[in-house]
Amino acid sequence: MTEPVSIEIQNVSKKYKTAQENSLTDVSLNIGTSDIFGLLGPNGAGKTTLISILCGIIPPSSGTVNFYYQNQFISEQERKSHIGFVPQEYAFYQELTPRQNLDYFGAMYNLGREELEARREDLLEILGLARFADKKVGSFSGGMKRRVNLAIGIIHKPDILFLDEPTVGVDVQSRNAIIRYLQEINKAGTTIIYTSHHMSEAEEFCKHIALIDHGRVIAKGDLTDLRKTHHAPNLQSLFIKLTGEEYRD
Ligand SMILES: Nc1ncnc2c1ncn2[C@@H]1O[C@H](COP(=O)(O)OP(=O)(O)OP(=O)(O)O)[C@@H](O)[C@H]1O
Repeated sequence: MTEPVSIEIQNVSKKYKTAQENSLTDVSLNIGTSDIFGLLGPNGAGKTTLISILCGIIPPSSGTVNFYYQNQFISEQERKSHIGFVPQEYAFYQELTPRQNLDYFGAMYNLGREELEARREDLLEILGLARFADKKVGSFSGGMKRRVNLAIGIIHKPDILFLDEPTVGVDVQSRNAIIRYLQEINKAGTTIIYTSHHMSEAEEFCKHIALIDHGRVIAKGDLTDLRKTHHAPNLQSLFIKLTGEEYRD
């Protein structure tokens, strides 16, 4: 291996107990340190299943996932402190305020009082939530809720951040704020793995991608190289070329 790898996914397959078929089949990927890696694919392709396995929420049926930090293998028990996860669903308490939510989730990561307060106030400011910090999240717009979801996922400054459609249903302003902030923390070293159905956003944001269809990786690598190889002017065109035009629902 020529470059330090932060996540090594080898021959991962997943069949849910109640399912007839595999949701993932023989997925192998290397995600490098400080990458922004896009897991892209049509509805039901297996993106959330893969992210859930990588975060340790569900086990694979077969195959292995190894994490390395500064070239050192990290055990499954140690992973939790390195990983941040921003799920598709809102993962906060609607009846609490952003401050209360961040205090609650920060405490779960065992952040000390002072560290937590400083981090909480930074995130509220950076993500444009300071003015609403003591209002119940349940009354917020979609964009504000997405930004609260993001703040909770990164309260403990993870080295590796998983985001499952972090900008779904938000306006241009919130989308810009979220993507800009993710780019900043990536520059500072955070490895980012994200899914999205927003092709122009993914094209601007990702360095590498894996295209998943019917649970299998059908293309992976540097986005510019993949476009050249498949004679695709943009990511949307590459996506349609490789996954076809028929509906998936
Ligand atoms: N808990 C579960 N039990 C059984 N089957 C499941 C479960 N979760 C997902 N699946 C199935 O696994 C396949 C992959 O689903 P998954 O949610 O990973 O896809 P996805 O690419 O994230 O889709 P979307 O873009 O719609 O979010 C689908 O066929 C789905 O129906």
